[in-house]
Amino acid sequence: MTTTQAAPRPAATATQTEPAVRMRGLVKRYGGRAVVDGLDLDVARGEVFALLGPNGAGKTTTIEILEGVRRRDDGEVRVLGVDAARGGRDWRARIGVVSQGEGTAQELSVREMLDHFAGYHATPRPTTELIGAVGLEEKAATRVGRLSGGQRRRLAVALGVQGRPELVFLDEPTTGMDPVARRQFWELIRGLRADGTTVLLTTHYLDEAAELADRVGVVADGRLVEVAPPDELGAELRRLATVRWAEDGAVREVRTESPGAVLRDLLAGPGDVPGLTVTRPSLEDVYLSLVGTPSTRPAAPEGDLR
Ligand SMILES: Nc1ncnc2c1ncn2[C@@H]1O[C@H](COP(=O)(O)OP(=O)(O)OP(=O)(O)O)[C@@H](O)[C@H]1O
Repeated sequence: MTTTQAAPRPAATATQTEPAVRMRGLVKRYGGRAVVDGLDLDVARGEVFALLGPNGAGKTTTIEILEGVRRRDDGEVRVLGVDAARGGRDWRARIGVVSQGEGTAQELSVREMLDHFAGYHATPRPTTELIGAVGLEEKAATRVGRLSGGQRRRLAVALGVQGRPELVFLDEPTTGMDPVARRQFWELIRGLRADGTTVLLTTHYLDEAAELADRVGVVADGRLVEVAPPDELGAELRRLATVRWAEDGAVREVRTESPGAVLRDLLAGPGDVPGLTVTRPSLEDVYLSLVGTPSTRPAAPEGDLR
């Protein structure tokens, strides 16, 4: 008779209980100028975290330091419990990277490329599954050198998650992707999240951050100006609603914390209130305000009462 006994669970080690990413006082300087200027951040295991920020804010530099491919000048950085500047082969095998750069090996087909790199991983995702997950079925036999920019990004994403990493860094993963490919990518990220993979990505698409991220961090001039779940970002700014309506041929506007009361007063009058709208700052308005660019765009209408 055979008896099956559940293997004892290994006791949680320090590295399992630590956040996936931990930065304290991270600094990187070029020519004496700090392009990463004292970042403090924890990314929890299993979290999807998005770094947002204008060009040159320091996002790529930060990610490259976390990946262990760029040296920091100051501060502490632990990734999966290991100092990112000292991570060895085993550590690297636990991390997936999708960088902004393009791959080489232009003469291989998509399938050959994925099959080739599968050999570097202990338990790679099957090539056919990966090709499907990034929507490259019709290009499986096409040489990498002949792919469009967006198709190359899809392949880069497939390569980045091929080794079933515990943590994946994606630097602007959907830049150049068409809207269908972006949504396919979002599904892929949701699948990774469901499997417990930690994801740290950078993006310039606010809708992408809102769709995918548990929390977003806004970086400007090498500093984190706010970290919050996407719908709580800029809570102070979002408290105020703008009520607008037309009166005597002009647009009237009131900014208020209690738009309901303003509406009640307006609607209590004798006639219609033409052009009545209530708006709150969109995520884009909040972002622009956080990174120091005044928003010139009107907020998206919320509860258009016309
Ligand atoms: N090797 C380098 N030498 C000198 N300066 C550099 C180097 N790499 C990056 N920088 C500078 O560091 C700053 C931050 O660059 P980084 O690439 O991290 O920004 P980013 O937030 O990723 O921008 P983007 O959104 O455009 O990708 C920029 O001003 C950039 O010019």
